[in-house]
Amino acid sequence: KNSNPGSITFSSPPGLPLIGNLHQLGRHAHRSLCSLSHRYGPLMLVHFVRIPVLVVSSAEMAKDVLKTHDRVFASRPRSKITKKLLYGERDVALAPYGEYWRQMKSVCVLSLLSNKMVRSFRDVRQEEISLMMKKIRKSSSLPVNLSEILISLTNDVICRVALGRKYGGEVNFKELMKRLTRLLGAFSVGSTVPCLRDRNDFVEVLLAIQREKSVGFEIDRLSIKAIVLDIFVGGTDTSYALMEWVMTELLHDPECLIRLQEEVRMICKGKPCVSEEDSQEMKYLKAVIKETMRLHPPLPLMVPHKSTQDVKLRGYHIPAGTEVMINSWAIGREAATWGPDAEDFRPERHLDSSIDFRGQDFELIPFGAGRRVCPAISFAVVLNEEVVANLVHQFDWRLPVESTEVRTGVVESTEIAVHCMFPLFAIASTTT
Ligand code: HEM
Repeated sequence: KNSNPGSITFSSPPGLPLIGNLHQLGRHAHRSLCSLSHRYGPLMLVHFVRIPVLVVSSAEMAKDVLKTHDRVFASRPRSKITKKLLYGERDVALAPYGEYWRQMKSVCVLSLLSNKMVRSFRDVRQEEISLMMKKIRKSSSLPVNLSEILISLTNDVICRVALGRKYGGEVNFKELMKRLTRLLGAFSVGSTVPCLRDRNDFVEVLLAIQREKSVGFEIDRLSIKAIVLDIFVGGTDTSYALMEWVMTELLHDPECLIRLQEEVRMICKGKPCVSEEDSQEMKYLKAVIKETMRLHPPLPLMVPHKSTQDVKLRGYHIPAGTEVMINSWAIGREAATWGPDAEDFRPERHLDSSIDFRGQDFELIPFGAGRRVCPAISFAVVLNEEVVANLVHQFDWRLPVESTEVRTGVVESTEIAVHCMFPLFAIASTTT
């Protein structure tokens, strides 16, 4: 029953008592919600158990939520689990909208993930990429587990950038947090220990902000831990998933792979490695990465938003406290925007298009948009570009025979950050 006269009643898929629409989700929630939206519209209300969730599935509606009413929808749903895991929501990604979140986000944007910081990690990226190349070279034309190699590269880069050193692929989060606690403890002697004083990683920057009170508010150690945890949780899986999808699509599309190799090799003109400056010139590389993010956004349903006051959206009454899921996967495949070949991998479509993924164009929002947009777009994109460019520059790639027959690699996993269901094995041969 519509309790708000003058407003339209939502069309909702019929649910079951108690569980609501949960049973309609299937293994890939973004796909099921996309199919439901074809029937019930791009602004659809579903119920998960008893929680009403507004599902947004078109670029137009996403613009209404993330731009026109950005402030109203800028909070996050709360849960006991995240409260416990994130030191009482003292991180950035899941903190409710308000002064604390605003301050922490500005630390991320201005101090940790600024373009200057991204540039300062150039040596870390280059060293880790060249280690990865050595590993691949050792495979001497046998299939390599590229997924494993990309996971360990991403872990090592994020560890070095966040904590100042790497701890090897096998360390789990609990162990990392223990080490972070020890690292924070070590700071009291940091001013007398040169190796700590010279560090330029996130923990060091956060400790300097704490010490110098340079941002006009106090950051305590729990906040530092919560932010670093965000960076590991939000940064590792997403970045590696994107690299894995890029290589999966390229390996299944040899023509694109060759076109990319031609571009990379022409711009590098015989140099052994691709640098950040080189990759800036690579238009086709950028189109390949954009196309991969369109078809495989690593967080297809982004991070849930929540409204903080009543609002009217296209005639619908949305009460304060409504949870919102934005299906960027569905938006990236809308035929109205992308045409009848929206499901196909075709990087060329971006060469003459101004649509970008930085949050201004709602047709492509793998990083979100508005106040809650991902603060690490440059960080993630620079790393991805350099890794992919080096992989195709230094090696020729092909799939082992058995995986060319069945497109096993193009099946999605069921985790929150969606990567390939099966590890990507590929054969690398050196070009020289
Ligand atoms: C390809 C890689 C990445 C993708 C696709 C991605 C995507 C996203 C998305 C969709 C959101 C939610 C936006 C919203 O709610 O509207 C987000 C938020 C966030 N991301 Fe990323 N991300 C990536 C890499 C990273 C990295 C490397 C870091 C850290 C170093 C990071 C840190 C964060 C943080 C802290 C937030 C929370 C922002 C807030 O709530 O205000 N992300 N990201």
